[in-house]
Amino acid sequence: MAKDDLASFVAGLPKAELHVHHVGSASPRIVAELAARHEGRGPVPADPALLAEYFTFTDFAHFIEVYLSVVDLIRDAEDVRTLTYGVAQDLAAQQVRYAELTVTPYSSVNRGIPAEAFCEAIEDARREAEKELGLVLRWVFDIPGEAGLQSAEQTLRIALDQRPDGLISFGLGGPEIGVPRPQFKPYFDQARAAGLHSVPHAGETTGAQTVWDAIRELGAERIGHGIFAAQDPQLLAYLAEHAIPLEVCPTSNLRTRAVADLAEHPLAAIVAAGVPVSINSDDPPMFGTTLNNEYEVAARLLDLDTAGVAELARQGVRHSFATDQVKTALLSEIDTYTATATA
Ligand SMILES: O=c1[nH]cnc2c1ncn2[C@@H]1O[C@H](CO)[C@@H](O)[C@H]1O
Repeated sequence: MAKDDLASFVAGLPKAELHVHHVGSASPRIVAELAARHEGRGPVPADPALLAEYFTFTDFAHFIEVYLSVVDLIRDAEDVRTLTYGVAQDLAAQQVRYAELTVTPYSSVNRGIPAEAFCEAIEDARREAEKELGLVLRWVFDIPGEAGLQSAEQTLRIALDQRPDGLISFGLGGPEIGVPRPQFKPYFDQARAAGLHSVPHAGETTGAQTVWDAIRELGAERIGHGIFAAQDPQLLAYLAEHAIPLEVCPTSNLRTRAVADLAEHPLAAIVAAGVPVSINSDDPPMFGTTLNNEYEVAARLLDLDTAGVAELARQGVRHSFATDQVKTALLSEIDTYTATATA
């Protein structure tokens, strides 16, 4: 399919996004606004051109360091609300109707924003996004793995004590190297017992073992990234048999150097093994991408026509934790759009 035709088809296609980070989605406009608000707060440049250069990473550890420097710009509840509603606007502009946004409350509470004020701010933006933008936002609260077990404890506390209406899942982000998944089992057990879905990152920068651990120790219902499952045919077969979706973010893996080149990305092998996938943007402005671009990248990697691209969008809906009502409505919208766009 011609590049322009693909781009315009994707741009209008209703979508669900399941793996996208709150701070990681701060656009250059929002970062500039926060950097200006908190003049002199760290190394993040306010100038968009300089910011593009600043968002160039030598490896995954460097990416986390840059990520945390943007977290430092979020100093109060108003910053949280500005960020969250700005992210909602960027999602809605790409015809995203439903998104599960990964939020790391520990990192902001640990910088002095009270948990209650943090949750009120994201909930305020969530309600306004649904009313004004027709976007259904839900929260994943994730543990920043690099901050260890005390951050797991605090993330669980905030999740259970505050329990914002939009909260549906519990995750684990940050580096995998030196941060084994099994240690977080007690926290995932409690989160799941409280009715939260388990969606840890694994197999993003380390091998198949972290994916096995996420499944067996953390009860993962979906895996963040999980691309190194491709190294273990038995694991691929297990994921396919038990229908455990991988939340794949192709450009993220390239920009963090998890893969050296998109041509080497294991997405096609994962799909060929029958493993369910969703296509996601992860930290779009930091990786110089958008969700729409990720659909175009996936279409090229999987050699898809419009019907195939529409099916990617349907998979994102099916693998979400949205209500049946939201799923039915969104699947019907995708069908209607696809029928008219390809007529
Ligand atoms: O691609 C990613 N992999 C792992 N963590 C990520 C990624 N993108 C953003 N984060 C965020 O980095 C934070 C570090 O404190 C984690 O909490 C996670 O939300």
